[in-house]
Amino acid sequence: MKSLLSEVIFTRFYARVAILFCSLFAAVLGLMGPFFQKEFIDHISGMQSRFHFIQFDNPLTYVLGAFLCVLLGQAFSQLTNFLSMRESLFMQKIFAQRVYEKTLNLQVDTMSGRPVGEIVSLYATDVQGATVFLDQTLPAGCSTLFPLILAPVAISVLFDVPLWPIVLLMITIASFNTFMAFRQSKFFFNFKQLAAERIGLVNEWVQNIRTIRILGWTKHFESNIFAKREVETNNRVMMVTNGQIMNAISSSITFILNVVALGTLVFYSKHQLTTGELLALLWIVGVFLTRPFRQMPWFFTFAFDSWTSLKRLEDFLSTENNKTPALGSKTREQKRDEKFALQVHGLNLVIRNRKILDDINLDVAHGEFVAIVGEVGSGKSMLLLSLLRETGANFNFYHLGEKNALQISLDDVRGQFAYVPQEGFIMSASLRENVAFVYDIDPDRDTMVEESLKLAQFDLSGERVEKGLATEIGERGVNLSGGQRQRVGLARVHYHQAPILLLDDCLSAVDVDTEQKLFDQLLIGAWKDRTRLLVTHRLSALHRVDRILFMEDGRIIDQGTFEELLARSEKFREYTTSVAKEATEKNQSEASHV
Ligand SMILES: Nc1ncnc2c1ncn2[C@@H]1O[C@H](COP(=O)(O)OP(=O)(O)OP(=O)(O)O)[C@@H](O)[C@H]1O
Repeated sequence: MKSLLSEVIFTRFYARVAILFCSLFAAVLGLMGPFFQKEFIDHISGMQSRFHFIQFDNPLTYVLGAFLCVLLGQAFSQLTNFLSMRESLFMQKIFAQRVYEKTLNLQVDTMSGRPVGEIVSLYATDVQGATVFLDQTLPAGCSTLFPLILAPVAISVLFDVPLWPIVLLMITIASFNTFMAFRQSKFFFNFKQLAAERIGLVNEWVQNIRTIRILGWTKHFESNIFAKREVETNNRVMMVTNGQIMNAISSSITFILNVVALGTLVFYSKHQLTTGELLALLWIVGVFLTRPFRQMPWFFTFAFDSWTSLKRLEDFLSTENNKTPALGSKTREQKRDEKFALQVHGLNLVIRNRKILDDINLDVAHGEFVAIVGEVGSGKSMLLLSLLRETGANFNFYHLGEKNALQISLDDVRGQFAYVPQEGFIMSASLRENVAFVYDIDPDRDTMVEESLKLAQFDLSGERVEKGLATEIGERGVNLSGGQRQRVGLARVHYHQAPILLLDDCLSAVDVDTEQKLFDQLLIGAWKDRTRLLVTHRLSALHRVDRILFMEDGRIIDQGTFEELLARSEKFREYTTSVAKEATEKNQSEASHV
């Protein structure tokens, strides 16, 4: 990958060069002011200077010249800032876009190691931080560097004194500033890292705040956040102290510089100074060099700070999706068979060296209804996500009808499926938009939306959605119950009419009556001709499907109808007994709460 720093420097290189030139002009013009000033004072005081910069008959011309130099110097300085800011915003747009695309394309099994806070802080601080190179470092660098190079040369030309005392002082100050700025950048880095961790923690806290309160974890969470805050505050105190030292030193530099410049003149100048020369000298060291010296530590700080943001972005952008290597499958080569809607052979998924799915082979006929069952963590959800190509699973063979799913685009693969995730998914939008999954949907489609909700047992008159389809739901609207969310998810599936339905435990939050109705009217009713894969822990569902896949530790260890599995598999009998026991216990505990 091309380094981001080189992109920051070389993208629209002509604009970077323009910034350099503007800054150089600003420095040269800034230095020319004192020369005009010197000539003016020498002229009106009638003193004879050894060195003449420019000669005019009318002394006011010098004043005009000095004024123009200062004015133009300021104009070029402002232009430098404007161009730097414009370039910085341009690069921010590019980086933000790239972070967005990366976030979008990271698969579920790669994302799980990255806390939300880390990604939020990439957007919120590092995208801006990375371009500080352009809006701060580059202009600050130029307006520091050029004056620092030009001023000693000007002094030695004007006063015929050796350069070394001032240069030595400048090198000493620059070294000290570099050291202080390096320290500062480490504090900055920690500051960002700690803020990212805190955002992650606060995010988790806000999302679960009620549950945390109910479970009595508030104190634990508070002390966790306070501890983080304490570390952050300590870092901040050190950062501010270091910054104050840097400021104090750069404020006193002008004085030291004046002393050194005047001392050099007293000890090394070979001729008598004119008033104009003396004023010019004081202007150069007292005014012209003040800003660059004040800026110098911040130039280094911004440079280091920007560097850390660039590294953090680079690290994120270079994240590779988890990829399972091709493992020698135990199955023979497969051919496409027209009767199947979905054919998978030799599906393996390894995440961080852990085998999550192990040599899955699955043929599902057009219109077949398949249930996937197994203990918690046996790989049911990961199997569905792998079919959607949302994980780094490796397949020997994967066909969706006549399409080779390994050769078509991800959008094409996902276009074959409708998917209901385990926890349901609701956007902050109207009920209508949540079913159709389109913003500003044409009200002509309302009949279809209403029909989908009806089949999904979402009764518009009885579900407290007062504005009907226009009711805002989700975080910014009416909060839906788990069961309502699942039913909206099912209505969405119906509305979209995709050929294969992947339903991940989508009945877990509905009551038995509703489950029956959903089965009758939707799962084996309206959807009877569609291919369906249902992950479930409900035993009642198992009588009504065509086939059951029984999973254990990432493998399909048996398959058949409910009766067949009960008859032949000891493990399946144990599984159904434990699920039934769990359901009874749950019912009893719910009853005791009533
Ligand atoms: N995003 C992820 N990144 C890494 N590992 C994951 C991820 N999601 C699940 N796993 C792991 O994959 C394994 C299978 O998880 P999966 O969610 O498929 O189980 P499941 O059978 O659906 O369980 P449940 O019945 O609780 O839904 C588990 O060991 C889990 O820790």
